[in-house]
Amino acid sequence: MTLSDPAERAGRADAPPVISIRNLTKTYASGYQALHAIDLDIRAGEIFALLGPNGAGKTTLISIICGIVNLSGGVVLADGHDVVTDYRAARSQIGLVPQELSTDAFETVLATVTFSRGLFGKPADPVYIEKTLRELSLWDKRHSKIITLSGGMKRRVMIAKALSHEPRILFLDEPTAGVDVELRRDMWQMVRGLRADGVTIILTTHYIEEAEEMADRIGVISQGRIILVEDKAVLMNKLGKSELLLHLQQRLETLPDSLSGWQLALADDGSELVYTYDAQAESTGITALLRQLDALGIEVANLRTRQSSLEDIFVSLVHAEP
Ligand SMILES: Nc1ncnc2c1ncn2[C@@H]1O[C@H](COP(=O)(O)OP(=O)(O)OP(=O)(O)O)[C@@H](O)[C@H]1O
Repeated sequence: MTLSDPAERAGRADAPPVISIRNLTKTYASGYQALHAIDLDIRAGEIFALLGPNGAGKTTLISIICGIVNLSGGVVLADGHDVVTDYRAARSQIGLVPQELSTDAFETVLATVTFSRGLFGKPADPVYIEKTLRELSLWDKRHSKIITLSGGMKRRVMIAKALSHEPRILFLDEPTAGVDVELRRDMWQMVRGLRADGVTIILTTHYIEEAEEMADRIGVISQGRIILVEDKAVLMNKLGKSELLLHLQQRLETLPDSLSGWQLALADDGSELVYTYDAQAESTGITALLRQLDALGIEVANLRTRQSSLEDIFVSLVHAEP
């Protein structure tokens, strides 16, 4: 593989954007402005997680890119095609797995997925459809009517439909809402497999764990504005705090004044000292702190460290919004 190979560059900063959004605004007929001047590039081959509280504008944004909702201002290109003026070409590159399961309950799995492909004007390709159904563990169910499938299987059918026309970009709107842990893990596995095939994946999720597990990059949307876009690893390094939790032999009523220079807080009714430090720093100060506590006669029964999760980071970001 050479460096100029698109697969090699997949998801990297120098990969060309597969979706490019400039100054996008949306005001609904009600007068409500759901999106404010959104600028966002999605890189080819990445898994991008869009996080945001209820009503932040995630579905509106996805629906505009997929051509389901009209934009009010700005430009959106999907694989270089303008989603308004070149709708068909743009849409042919996009697969959408919506939040709601909507499909013909009395059709068979195979017929539904084959029909979906036809809707995009693509010639029949039974080999591709079989491969897709096999990858989604649906091949054995291909002759089953959708109504007879479990919720998890129905969700897989929605994904197979979205992939039926071989899109380069797949949107998953809350892909694992309401599914059990096992299926969630299966779906994560499957999404990773799709990325390995070169599909760019954009998912919205309420499960921070899902973004933490899956995403290459994370975008946070709040009140119709993108407030942050960052590589997941960078985000967790930059904003993630490390804490040292010191369980004390004896409760402390208050912190001694001589400790005021440390980032310390008392917790658990005074029986725990929490020291927040920068894990990236050359010196965390832990040794010096322990020495000082010892000198003050404050005995530590045991200690453990804790790394703040993406969830902590997300909550603090969204709460910091006016
Ligand atoms: N057709 C509509 N007319 C008027 N307002 C709308 C319409 N659709 C959505 N909105 C409003 O736009 C805002 C963004 O909604 P959207 O569904 O995009 O949010 P979301 O981030 O996807 O939320 P959730 O996580 O709950 O799905 C909300 O305040 C919503 O009430």
